[in-house]
Amino acid sequence: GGSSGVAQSVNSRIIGIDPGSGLMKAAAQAIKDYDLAGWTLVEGSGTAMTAALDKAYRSKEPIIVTGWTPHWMFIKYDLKYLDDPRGSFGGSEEIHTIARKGLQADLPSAYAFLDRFAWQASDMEEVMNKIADGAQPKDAADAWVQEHADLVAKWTEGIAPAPKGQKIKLAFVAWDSEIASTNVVRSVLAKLGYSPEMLQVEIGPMWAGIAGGDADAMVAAWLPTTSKDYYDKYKGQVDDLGANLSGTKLGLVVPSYMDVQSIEDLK
Ligand SMILES: C[SH](C)CC(=O)O
Repeated sequence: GGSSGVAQSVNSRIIGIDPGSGLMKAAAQAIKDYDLAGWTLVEGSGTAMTAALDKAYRSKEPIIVTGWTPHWMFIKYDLKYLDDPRGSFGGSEEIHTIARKGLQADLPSAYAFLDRFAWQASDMEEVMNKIADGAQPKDAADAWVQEHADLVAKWTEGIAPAPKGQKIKLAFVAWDSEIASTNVVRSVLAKLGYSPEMLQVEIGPMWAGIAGGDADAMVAAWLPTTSKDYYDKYKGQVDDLGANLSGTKLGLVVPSYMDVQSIEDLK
């Protein structure tokens, strides 16, 4: 049937991202839930996934990737999520801000801002699109902060400036969404007078780094489901400051030119 055609057209491969991510765990679960025998979930990174997508899209080749919202790829390409009737990818979630224990006492101004930091998916997409259009992440974030002075003022009004040159370490995983959000947080912390450092790590070391106090904060906790394993492991050792964004989505994503609608069709 048509589904075997789809499987053959992509060599029964799904192009994934970094292996520890919750998205990859959900994709592996989908392969089980939909009995996708003989399918391979290709491990890599967010960057490798978008490079493979770009290559296939330019030549209108079939491809299936693990995808998420917010993401610039939905602006750049005409894509669609495959329906997930068995719910392997869960529902819409939030991205939480997680700080190390003691941050409020040590860096009260940074903590106060981090506790207030919250924005819309459309805001994050604006930054992601600037980066996708070639801007350096730091410059894209600085420009967005300049363009959204009113929102930034809400995040920072009444907060005392940082002690001169006070360092603060932000951990993040190089997902396009978190490259955008972490750079915006860095930009605002710099406006408050901090000397922010960004530590790019894999998801495990990101959580361990906050729990161990090696990093001060991160804005990359997709909850309640996607980062559940890490949250459950470290929740007693970190400070969950709540959601900074809501309305996410995870799933399998294909170019609209592919004649497939549901994960059910892949068998
Ligand atoms: C790449 S984002 C969906 C977060 C994650 O998968 O853990």
